[in-house]
Amino acid sequence: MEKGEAMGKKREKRRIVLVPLTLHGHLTPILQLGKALSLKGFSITVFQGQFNRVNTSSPHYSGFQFLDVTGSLPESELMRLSPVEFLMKQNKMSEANFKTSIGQLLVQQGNDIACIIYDEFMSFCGATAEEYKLPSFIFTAASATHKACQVFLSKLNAKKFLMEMEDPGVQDTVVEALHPIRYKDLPTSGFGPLESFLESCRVVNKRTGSGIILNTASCLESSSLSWMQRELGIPMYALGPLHALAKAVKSSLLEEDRGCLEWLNKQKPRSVIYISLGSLGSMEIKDVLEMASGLYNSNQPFLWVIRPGSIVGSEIESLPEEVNKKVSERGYIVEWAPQNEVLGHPAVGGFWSHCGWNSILESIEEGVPFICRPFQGEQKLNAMYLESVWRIGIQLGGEVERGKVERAVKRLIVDKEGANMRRRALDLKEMIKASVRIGGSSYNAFDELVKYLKAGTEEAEPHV
Ligand SMILES: O=c1ccn([C@@H]2O[C@H](COP(=O)(O)OP(=O)(O)O[C@H]3O[C@H](CO)[C@@H](O)[C@H](O)[C@H]3O)[C@@H](O)[C@H]2O)c(=O)[nH]1
Repeated sequence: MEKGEAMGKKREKRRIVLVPLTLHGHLTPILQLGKALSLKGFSITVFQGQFNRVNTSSPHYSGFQFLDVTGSLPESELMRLSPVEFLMKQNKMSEANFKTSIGQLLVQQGNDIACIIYDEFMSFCGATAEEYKLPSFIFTAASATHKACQVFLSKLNAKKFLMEMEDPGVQDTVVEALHPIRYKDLPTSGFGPLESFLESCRVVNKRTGSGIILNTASCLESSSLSWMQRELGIPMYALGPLHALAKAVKSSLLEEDRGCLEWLNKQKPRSVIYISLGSLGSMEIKDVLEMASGLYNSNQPFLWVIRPGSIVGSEIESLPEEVNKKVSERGYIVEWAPQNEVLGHPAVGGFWSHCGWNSILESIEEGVPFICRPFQGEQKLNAMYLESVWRIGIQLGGEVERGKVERAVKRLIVDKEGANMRRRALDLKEMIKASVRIGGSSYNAFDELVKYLKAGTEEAEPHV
C-alpha cells in the first residue's frame, strides 16, 4: 500500500483502458481521445477487436499498449445477422473474457487503472467496471443529438411506435423534447428489427457510467446536451472536435493518395466539390453514371473518393468509358483522400458527403458547406441538421439524376445561396475553434475530465 492510501487519500491512477468499436468512424476519435489523455500523462491500453486493426507500430501510438478483445464472433455472423443483432451477440460473448482480461491487467499493473472508456456499442464493459468498482465512461462517436434520440427511443414500445408512424400526421409532428426533430427524423432504420434496436438503446443507456464523453462542441448541440444531462443525470463531457485535440492521430482505412493535393493546387479558389461517402457507404453503378454526368455538366472541378468495392457489382478499373472521359476532363478520382487536408485546401468550395459525424466536424472546422446525401442510420438526422438547423447544406434526396446533381453543385459553388451557406459555415468554424481554445467549452470539459481522472474516484467533483 502506498503512503497516500495509508493516510486515507486515494492514489492517483495512471492507466486508462479504451475499448473502441472497431469501425473506422468510431476508432479514429477514441484513439484521438487516447492520444490527448496520454499527453496529459496517462498510460493508455487499447482493447482491439477483429476488424480495422490499428497499425500498432505507428509513432502516434508510442507508449500505447494494445490487447485483444478475445472471443470475437466469426465474420460470417456479420453477414448473417443485422448490425444490431451482431453487436448484441458480440456483447454477450465478450463479457466474461473481458472481465478476466481486466482482472489480469489489474494484477499486472498493480491496481493502476483510472477508468475504462468504452464505445457505447461495447456495453459489455459496464459490468466489468462495476465488478471491479472502476469508473467508466461511455464514449459516443456520433452526435449528441443522435445520442439524445437514442435516449428518447429507449423509452418507446416498438409495436406502438410502428403503428403510430403509419399516420403521416404523426410522422411530421415535432418530438416535443427534441425540437426541431420530427418523428420521421428519428434514426431507427438500417440497424435491423426495431424491437432489437430499441433494446440495444436501452442497454446502451443504462446509467452505469460515470459520465458520457461526446465528440461534439456545445456551440453545435447545446439543447441536445442539456436535455440528455437532465434525462440521464450523469455528466456530459462535450470535448470535440477530437481531431483538434490530437490532429495527427488518424487511423487510415487505405493508403492516402496525396496526388490529389497537387491536382487541387491547380484549381481555382473555392471551385472544387469534394465527394466522399466515408468508410462504409456504397453506390449503384447507375448512380455513378448520373453523378459523373451531373458533376461534369455543372462545369465545376470535382475530387471524388471511390473506395475499392464501394460500387455495387463494379470496380474502379472497369468504370464505363463515359464516366472515365468525364472524370479525365474535369475530375480526379482517389481511393482514399487525406480528407482533413483536402477540406482545408483553398480550392475546395463544397463537400458532397454521406453526412457521417466525423466528416461533418472536419468540414465545419474548415468552414466548408455541404451537399448532403445520407445513406443510413443517423446520417439522415445529421443531414437534417446541416440543412435546417445550421443551414450550411443542401439535401439531395430521391433518385440520383444528372439534372439534380448539376443544380445542387451550382447552388452550392456558384450561386449566392451557396455563398451564404459558406459564410454561415465560416461563422461555425470560428465558434468551434473558440471552443477548443483555452477557456472554451470543449477545452474546459476536457480539463474537467482530466482533473476528475487524476483526482481518483472518491474525491472527484464531476463536471456537469
Ligand atoms: O477518403 C477518405 C474518406 C474518409 N476519410 C476519413 O474517414 C472518416 C469517415 O468518418 P465518418 O464521416 O464519420 O463516416 P463513417 O466512416 O461512415 O462513420 C460511421 O461512424 C460515424 C460516427 O459514429 C457515423 O456518423 C456514420 O454514420 C457511420 O457510418 C473521417 O474521419 C474522414 O476524414 C479519409 O480520411 N479519407
